[in-house]
Amino acid sequence: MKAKINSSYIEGKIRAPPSKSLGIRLIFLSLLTKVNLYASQELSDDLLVAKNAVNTLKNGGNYVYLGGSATTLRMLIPIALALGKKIKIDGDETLRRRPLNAIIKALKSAKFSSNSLPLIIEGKLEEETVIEGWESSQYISGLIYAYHIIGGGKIRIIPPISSKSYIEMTIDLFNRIGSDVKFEGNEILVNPRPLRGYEGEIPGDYALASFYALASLLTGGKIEIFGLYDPPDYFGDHNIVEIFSNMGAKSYYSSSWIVESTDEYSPIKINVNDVPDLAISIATLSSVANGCSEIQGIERLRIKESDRISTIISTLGAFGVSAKYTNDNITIKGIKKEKILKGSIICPSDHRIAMMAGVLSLIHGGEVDNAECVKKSNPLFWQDLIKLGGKISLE
Ligand SMILES: O=C(O)C1=C[C@@H](OP(=O)(O)O)[C@@H](O)[C@H](O)C1
Ligand SMILES: C=C(OP(=O)(O)O)C(=O)O
Repeated sequence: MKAKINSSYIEGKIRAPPSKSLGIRLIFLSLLTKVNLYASQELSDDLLVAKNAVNTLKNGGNYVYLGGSATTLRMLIPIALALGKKIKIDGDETLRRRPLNAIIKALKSAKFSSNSLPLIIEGKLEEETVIEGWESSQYISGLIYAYHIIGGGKIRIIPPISSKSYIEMTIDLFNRIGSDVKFEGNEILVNPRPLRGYEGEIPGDYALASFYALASLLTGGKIEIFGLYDPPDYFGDHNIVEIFSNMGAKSYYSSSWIVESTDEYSPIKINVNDVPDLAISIATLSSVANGCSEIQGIERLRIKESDRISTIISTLGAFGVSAKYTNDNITIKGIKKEKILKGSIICPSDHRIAMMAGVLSLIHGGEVDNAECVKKSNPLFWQDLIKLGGKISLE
């Protein structure tokens, strides 16, 4: 599918897409306590594969297909071992490229038939796991679940720790429903307690909602995004509200996220190691900032759905914005909105890159081929933009 986009003005009120990260966590939580999720909209591909994976575990199946969801894959590995399952796992070609080295090295009593998908896992989980923290936090979230399944355990993380906010998200979820998980220094202690259940909607996703915010910021508009969770106190995706405000936008949270464009945005210098999914959103606003922005801590963006160091730079380039990579940083030279070009990209099977090109195209037009790849996290992305005033045709 190709999205053909004309210059638009984005304004209105919209529900945030359900959180990819919280949704997957809540689905896995149903292995441990009663979970009843209400779906206000069509589920994304990643939530669907997580649901299928959990159903397979519950029904005693021995094969799961995970599409492109690395969060589901990397959480599932320790969880399946904790449940004593031997299971074959596969995924699409983006997931087959995602590394699994740190977990293979860490799980000494498990057998992996290969070091990437497709693979068969079997074995058991020891009471303490020592794992390198650089490659992905998703293993550590999975281990926290796994230790709830086997009655407790300890995780020792060898620093540096990447994507720390997502470890905090997992711990916060368990502690809110009654468990006792402590994160001290580089160690996590899981001391399971009886868990309360969860009933309700999947809360909204700040990182995905940020593309609606960007759509209004880039087109002189104003928007209200509802359905988000109240910002917790760790540094996480919800801090995008403050980051956009620091860049000069009107942006604040008060039961919903209120965003209003201003005449000029300031450049930013920020390290995204704790919140890697925000890199693309920050890069997008940096393209029209009044000066050079520097996004640091980005080396691991190479091992996402696409090599995001190169896809961020090439997508900005397609709209006339120059950016370069040096030594764990991307530097983006902002230009005036009037100078943004009509751009065109073929999306490299990366939902966030499609969304980035989609909102940049709202300025002076553009085209996104392979536009359906937004389904990974937000199947309503294009329809929502149209509802908000986007002049978009899907062919
Ligand atoms: O735990 C999670 O929900 C996630 C963790 C992050 O991955 P890494 O820990 O691999 O950086 C993030 O990029 C991903 O989109 C979601
Ligand atoms: C990296 C991402 O997802 P995952 O690792 O879950 O595939 C993402 O959504 O940007």
